[in-house]
Amino acid sequence: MNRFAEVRTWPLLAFALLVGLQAIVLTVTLGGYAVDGWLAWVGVASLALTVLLAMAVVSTLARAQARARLAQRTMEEAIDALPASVEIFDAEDRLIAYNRRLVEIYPHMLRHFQRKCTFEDLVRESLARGGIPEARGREPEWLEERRQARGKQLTPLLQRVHDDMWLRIYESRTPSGGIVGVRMDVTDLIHEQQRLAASRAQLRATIESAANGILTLDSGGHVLEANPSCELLFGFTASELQGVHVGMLLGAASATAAPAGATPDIPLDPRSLLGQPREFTARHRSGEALHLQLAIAEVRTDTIHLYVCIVTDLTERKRQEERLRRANELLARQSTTDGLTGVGNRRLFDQLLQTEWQRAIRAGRPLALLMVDIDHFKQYNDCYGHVSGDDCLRRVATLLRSCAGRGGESVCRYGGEEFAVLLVDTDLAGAQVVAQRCLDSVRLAAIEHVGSPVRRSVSLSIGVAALIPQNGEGAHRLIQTADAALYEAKQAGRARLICQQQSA
Ligand SMILES: Nc1nc2c(ncn2[C@@H]2O[C@H](COP(=O)(O)OP(=O)(O)OP(=O)(O)O)[C@@H](O)[C@H]2O)c(=O)[nH]1
Repeated sequence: MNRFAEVRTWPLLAFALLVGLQAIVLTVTLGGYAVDGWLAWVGVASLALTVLLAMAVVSTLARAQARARLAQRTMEEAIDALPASVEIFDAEDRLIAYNRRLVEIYPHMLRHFQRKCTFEDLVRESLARGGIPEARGREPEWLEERRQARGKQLTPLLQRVHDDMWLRIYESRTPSGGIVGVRMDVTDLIHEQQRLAASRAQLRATIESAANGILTLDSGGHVLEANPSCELLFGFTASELQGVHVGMLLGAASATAAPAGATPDIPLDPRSLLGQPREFTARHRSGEALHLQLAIAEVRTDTIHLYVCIVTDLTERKRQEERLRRANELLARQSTTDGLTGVGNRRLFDQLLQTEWQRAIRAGRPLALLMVDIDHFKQYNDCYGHVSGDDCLRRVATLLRSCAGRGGESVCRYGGEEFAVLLVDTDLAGAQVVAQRCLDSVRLAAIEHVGSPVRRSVSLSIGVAALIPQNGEGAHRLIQTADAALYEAKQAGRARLICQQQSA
C-alpha cells in the first residue's frame, strides 16, 4: 500500500517556508518599514516562487491521487483474481469489502452484500434459504454456536453449502477489531476424501470377510494387523498376533501361550518370501499341525513400507490328498493281489514278468521261473471240503513266500491251485535251490492230505526254467519252458521238481 500512496514532502515544506517569508516581507512593506526597493524585489521574487511551488504542490498531489487510485484498483483486481473468496468486516461486524469469488459462491446474497449487512444478518439469510445443510433442523442453536465462535476459531471451519459445495473457512481478527474471512472451495478434496474413505471401507469389509487369512507385516516381518480368518486359523486374537514375527507363526506358534513379544524361532525376512506362493507347516494354538500356503506382496511408498500376506489353509486339502493317496495305494494293491491267499494275482505276475524280462534283456542277466502246482488238489477238496481247500491254498502261498526271498513279492497265484515264482537275476542252479526249498518247506509243514496217492500230506510239483532273455523274443517262452518242466514233474510221479534250461 505505501509503495502506491507515496507522496514527496519537500515541495510542501518549501512552499510553507516561502509562504512564511512572504508574509514577513508583506508585513514589513505594508507596515512602512521598507525604506529601500530591495525588499520589494524580495517580496516579488518570493511571490513568484510561491506561485511556482504551489503549482508543483498541486501537481504532486494530483500524481499522488492517481497513484492511490491505481493502488486501490490493483488491490481490488488482485483480490478479485484470488481463487478464494475474501470478505472484510469492520469492528461492528459489518461487511465493508468483498471480492468477486464471494458473489460467485453466494450469488443470491449479492443484494445483502451491497447493503453492507452484518455477518449475523448474512448468516440468518443463508439459514433461511437452507444454504447451510449441517444446520437444518437446528438453525437457532447453530447460529448461536457460530456467533460464539466468530473470530475465535483456532482451526479453519469446514462447511457444506448449497449444491454440495464444500468450503474451508479461515477467519482472522485485524488489529482494529475487524474480521477478514477467506473461503476456499475444497469440494474436490472432500469428494476425493469421501471416495478414499468409501474404498477404504470396501477394502476393510473385503479383508474382514475374506475366507483366506490376511496379515499385514511391517518391514521387519512383525504382524501389524490380522483379519478374522487369521484369528480362526492360528487360534490367537488379532491383538495377540500383533507384533509377532511371521517366522514365529509359520515355524513354531506356541501351543499354550500367545507368542506376542517372543523372539522368532525361525528368523524370516519377508523379502525372502516374495515371488511365488510357498507352502509352510505351522501350528494352531491347540498344537494341531497346519499346512499353509503363503503369498506375500510388498507395499512401498514414500511414507510406508509393509508387506501383505495372503494365508491359505491347505490342511484339509492335504489330509484329503493323503487319504486319496492311501486309497489309491490300497486299490492298486487290491487290483494286483489275490484275494484268497494275499500273494500277487495273475495280473501282477504278467506285469512283473514283462518288467523283469525287459530289465534282464538290458542287463544281460538270467531270469528264472518256478511253476508250482499242488498235487491232487481235487481230492483234497473232495476230502476236506472247499473251505479247508482254501485254507490249504493260503498255507501253501505263505510257505512259498517265505522260500522265495526278496520279501516274497514275486510269488503269484497263477490260477486255481497253481503258483508262479519269478526269480530275478537267478540262473537254473539258483532256481533249483529255491524250488527245492519250497518242496521241503511244504513237506515239513505236513499238511494232512489223506486222499493223496503220493503221500499222506500235501505235496508240490514244480517246473523250473531259467534263461537269459534276448531281444526280439517274448516272455511267454519262459512260461512255456517252466510249464513243460511242470508237466514232466507231474508225469514223473509228482512231489518233485524238474529243471529245464532253454538255450538262448
Ligand atoms: N478250495 C479251492 N479249490 C480250488 C480253488 N481253485 C481251484 N480249486 C480246485 O483245484 C482243483 C484242481 O484240480 P485239477 O486241475 O484236476 O488238479 P489236481 O486235482 O491238483 O491234480 P494234479 O494237478 O494233476 O495233481 C479243482 O478241484 C478246483 O476246484 C480255490 O480257490 N479253492
